[in-house]
Amino acid sequence: MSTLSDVTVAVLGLGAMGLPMATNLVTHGAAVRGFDIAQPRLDLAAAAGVTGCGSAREAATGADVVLLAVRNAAQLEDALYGPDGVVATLPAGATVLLTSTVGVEAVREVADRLAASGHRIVDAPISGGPVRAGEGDLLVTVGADDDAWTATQPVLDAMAGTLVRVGDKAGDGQAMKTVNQLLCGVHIAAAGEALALARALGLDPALALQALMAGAAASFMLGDRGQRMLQAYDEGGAEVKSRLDIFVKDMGIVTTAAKSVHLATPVAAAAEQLYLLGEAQGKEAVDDSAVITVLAPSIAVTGKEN
Ligand SMILES: NC(=O)c1ccc[n+]([C@@H]2O[C@H](COP(=O)([O-])OP(=O)(O)OC[C@H]3O[C@@H](n4cnc5c(N)ncnc54)[C@H](O)[C@@H]3O)[C@@H](O)[C@H]2O)c1
Repeated sequence: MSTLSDVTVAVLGLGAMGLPMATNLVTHGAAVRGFDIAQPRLDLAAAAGVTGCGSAREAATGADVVLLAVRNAAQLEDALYGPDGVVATLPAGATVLLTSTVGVEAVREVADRLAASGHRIVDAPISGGPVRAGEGDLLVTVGADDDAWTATQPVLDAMAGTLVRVGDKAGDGQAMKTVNQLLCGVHIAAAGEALALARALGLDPALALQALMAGAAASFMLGDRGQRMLQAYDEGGAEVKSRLDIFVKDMGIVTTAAKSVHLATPVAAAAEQLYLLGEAQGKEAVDDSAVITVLAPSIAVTGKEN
C-alpha cells in the first residue's frame, strides 16, 4: 500500500471530526465509505463525496483501513463489538485506525482483542478541531507497531499537518493525547474565566479578546474558543464544534491517569469541575465554549446541537 488512491477507508462516526476527516480524505483521492448512526450526518457526508452505507459492517466491507471517529469508549465498543460491530466481518489483516480519545487502558484492552482476531490497530488520537481536520492539518500522535504504521501511513499523512509517532504500541498515542488534553481543558477553562472577568469589570469582551491575543496571554484555545464565547454573549451560543461533554470525558481521562501514577493535577481537577458543572446544568451537547456561561450564568445559551 503506497499511495492514498490505492486505499479504501471506512470512516465510522461522521460527527464534528469524522465528517471533515472523511471529506479531506476524499479530496486527497481516497475511496471513502462512511457510516454514522445519525442519518443527518450520513446525508452531510454523502453531499461531500463520501459513499454512505447503511451499516458499519457494510462500510467496512472491502476496506483496508477502518477509521474510527466515535466520541467515547462506549461508542467504540459498540462500533467494534456491538450488534453491527465490524470486527465480526472484518477480514484478517485489516487495520483499525482509532482517532478517538478514549484513554490508554481502553485502547490497550481493544488492542489485545483485535490482536486475538488477527487485526491490526493504530492508536492515533487527533488534535486541532474540525476546521483543521478538513484541511488535513491535525496533530496526530501515534502509537503503532511497524506493520500497522506502514499500513496506514498514506491515510495518516493526509490527515496530519504534524504526525508524531510517539511509541510502537497502542496506548502510546493516547498517553500523549492525555497530556495534550490537560492543557486544552485548562486553557478553555482559563479563557472562559478571563473573558467572564473582562465583562464583569465593564470591558468590551471583543476588544479584550483582541488585546489579549496580541500579548503574552494568547493561546490557541483563547483565540478559537474566545470567539465562540463572544457568540454566547451576542447570539445565545455557538455552532457545536466540540460538545461540552467531550471535556467531561477528557478531563476524567486526565485526572484518572494522573491518579494512577500518584501525581497531583490540581489545575486540571479544577477545570474538570467546570465541565462537570456545565453537564449538570444540561449543557452537555452544546459547544464547550459554553463553559463561560457556567461562570456567568446571566448569559443565556439556547443550545445548538449537532
Ligand atoms: N470536536 C473536536 O474539536 C475534537 C478535537 C480533537 C479530538 N476529538 C475527539 O474525536 C472524537 C470524536 O469527536 P467529535 O467531536 O467528532 O464527536 P461527535 O459526537 O461530534 O461525533 C461522534 C459521531 O459518532 C457517531 N456514532 C456513535 N456511535 C456510532 C457507531 N456505533 N457507528 C457509527 N457512528 C457512531 C455519532 O452519531 C456522532 O455523529 C472524540 O473522541 C473526541 O474526544 C474531538
